[in-house]
Amino acid sequence: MDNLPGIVVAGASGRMGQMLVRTVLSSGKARLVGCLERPGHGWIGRDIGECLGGAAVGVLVTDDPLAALAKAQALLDFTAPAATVAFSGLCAQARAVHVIGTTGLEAGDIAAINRAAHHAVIVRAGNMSLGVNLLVRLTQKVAQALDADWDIEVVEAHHRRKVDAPSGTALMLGQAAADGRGVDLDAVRDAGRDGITGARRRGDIGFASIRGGDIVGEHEVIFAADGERIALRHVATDRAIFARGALKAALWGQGQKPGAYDMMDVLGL
Ligand SMILES: NC(=O)C1=CN([C@@H]2O[C@H](COP(=O)(O)OP(=O)(O)OC[C@H]3O[C@@H](n4cnc5c(N)ncnc54)[C@H](O)[C@@H]3O)[C@@H](O)[C@H]2O)C=CC1
Ligand SMILES: O=C(O)C1=N[C@H](C(=O)O)C[C@H](O)C1
Repeated sequence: MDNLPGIVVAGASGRMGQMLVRTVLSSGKARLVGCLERPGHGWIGRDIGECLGGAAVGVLVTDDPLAALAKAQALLDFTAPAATVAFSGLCAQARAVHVIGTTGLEAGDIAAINRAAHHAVIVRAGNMSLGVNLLVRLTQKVAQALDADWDIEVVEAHHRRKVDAPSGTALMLGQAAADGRGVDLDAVRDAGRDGITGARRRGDIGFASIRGGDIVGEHEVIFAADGERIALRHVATDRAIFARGALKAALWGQGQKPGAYDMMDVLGL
């Protein structure tokens, strides 16, 4: 047991954080050695097992990332952009694999993370599930086969507490469609239609976001032409799929060379 990789979970009280803690504890493939929360959080100093309503597991929640990472081989990080950028530098210092699920990252954040990847293995993906990563590949293939007579729209739905839009997954799907078509996504991206928008521009890739209730995550890529329509769809019903993917990435990252990787690398897709 002692030679299993030691894992720290950041944002341990969050929707994903709690799922990650449970996944690591029950995996038999890794040890939970640390849990991080933001300074001032009510769980700091408490045992994570008790915070989750069970027995103590001997891991106290802390707001000191460097101390937690000192005894870890990987950090699972589904938090917020500013925290994730800071953690990437600390993982580089600690030589820990940094698995990033956080979405809503801006270009500057990604540049900072990629700099940290010169010194650490960083696996980053807007969606860590096998199903979505397969859908990304299918989207690229379908987009490659069809010309711009086929309008591409990406529709996503999430719970009412999600703070970023379009979702990280929707952007992965849009990027795959743009790659398949051989175009620059930034030049054809059309998100947030409202009011007199004018007719749809040929070749645009559209995005639409639904927010409500406790929806875990639903994504559809629609290819719409005159007289016919293709729809590729993924529905997540359990956050465990993301947590399993994140743990797989942390284990895969052990022994890899420093660099920026994604779930396609981990899953071999
Ligand atoms: N890539 C993927 O497969 C998935 C990505 N996500 C993304 O993960 C992120 C988190 O999602 P949720 O768990 O739903 O959000 P959440 O709001 O429930 O959890 C975020 C947690 O991070 C903590 N946090 C913020 N700053 C921190 C800091 N400096 N140090 C330590 N902890 C800090 C918060 O206190 C909170 O507990 C979002 O960006 C979401 O889009 C969510 C599900 C799957
Ligand atoms: O915030 C979420 O919940 C999710 N976020 C990711 C995204 O932005 O695509 C992945 C998943 O859909 C759940």
